[in-house]
Amino acid sequence: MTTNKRIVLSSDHAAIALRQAIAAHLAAQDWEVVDIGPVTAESTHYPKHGEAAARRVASGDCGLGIILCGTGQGIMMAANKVKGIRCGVCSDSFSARMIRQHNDANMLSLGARVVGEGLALDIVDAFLNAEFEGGRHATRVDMITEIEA
Ligand SMILES: O=C(CO)[C@H](O)[C@H](O)COP(=O)(O)O
Repeated sequence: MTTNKRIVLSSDHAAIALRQAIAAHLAAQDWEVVDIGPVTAESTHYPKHGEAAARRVASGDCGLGIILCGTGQGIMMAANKVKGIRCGVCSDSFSARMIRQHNDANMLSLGARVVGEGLALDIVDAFLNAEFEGGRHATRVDMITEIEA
């Protein structure tokens, strides 16, 4: 479990409402939410929002991050270009738990045009309440990190 309870949120225009619902959900728990926007539904470009959130996590400013776009796919691709980021798109709670337990994911991506709010909040909770198991999984995560070197 991360000891850094600051979590960064970002999205593109397709996911403003869901991102804000997630922010409220996390604020009601013991997370310090760093919501870096955008705040309006004006059309924007997901790569810059994915990168901005990923840099907050990669720098250690935030322990974890949640990013969203229409499908969750494009913003995930952008975030994963930042060194040190392991981000997965999840549309189910099992996968959200497993990307923490097995892959030590430090970011979660969601598709606001894919999942409804209730499922999205359940996915978020599954992600945040899971812990990396280490062991054989650490060997494999280290192999991912070596690809970056
Ligand atoms: O899901 C996305 C990227 O993976 C974007 O949210 C989506 O492509 C935006 O589309 P549009 O500009 O038509 O709203």
